[in-house]
Amino acid sequence: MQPELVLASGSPRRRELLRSLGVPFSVHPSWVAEEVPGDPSPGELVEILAAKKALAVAHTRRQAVVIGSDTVVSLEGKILGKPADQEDACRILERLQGRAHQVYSGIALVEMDGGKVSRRLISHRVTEVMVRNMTAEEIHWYVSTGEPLDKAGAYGLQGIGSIWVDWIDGCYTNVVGLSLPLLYDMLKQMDYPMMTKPFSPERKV
Ligand SMILES: Cc1cn([C@H]2C[C@H](O)[C@@H](COP(=O)(O)OP(=O)(O)OP(=O)(O)O)O2)c(=O)[nH]c1=O
Repeated sequence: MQPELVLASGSPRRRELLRSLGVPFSVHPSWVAEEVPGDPSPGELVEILAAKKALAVAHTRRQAVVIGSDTVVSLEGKILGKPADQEDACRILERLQGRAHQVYSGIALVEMDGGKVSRRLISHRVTEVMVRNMTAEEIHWYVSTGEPLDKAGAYGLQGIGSIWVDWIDGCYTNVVGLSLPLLYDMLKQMDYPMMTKPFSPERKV
């Protein structure tokens, strides 16, 4: 029997993305501090945080494969996470508009066997995103919808934010927080082939 698949995330976007694959899984948010010492690159940062989240939940399991993930935006070398408040969201959008930025999402898989970490896989993908020019009125209205407040880069490509995304270069689901092609490859590498699982898109988690 294959071990339980656990999503170590409180993100409703990640839950929806994983649910769309139809594999059974449970959800256990990790609540780790999203802080990393030193000056990591965006790729290093999302991998470290994804691993931290996955490991925190993995240690509560005896037999499982745990998925951790983290997303940040990088604009001209500067890392932007989730906005602190509405003003911060406006500031971030003012900086993003009219230019391209990169979205980094890391994935960590931690396999637990008999209460011990038996395998670990960590990787990330980068997607380039072009945000169109926004007027001050548009930025304020968009922030007032609340959508930007819990999202890296203060926008949601899958939501109202799509109005201002001109183009993307790379994986769409990577921008929304969990690259499904990458996850698929990593699960395969961990001998967790999804095609042997019953397909159950209606399954409640
Ligand atoms: C750029 C972008 C980010 N996001 C979201 C994905 C993530 O939920 C969030 C980045 O924050 P994260 O810290 O990666 O994740 P989280 O705090 O929401 O959830 P958890 O740590 O429990 O897994 O931004 C979108 O939903 N759409 C987008 O277009």
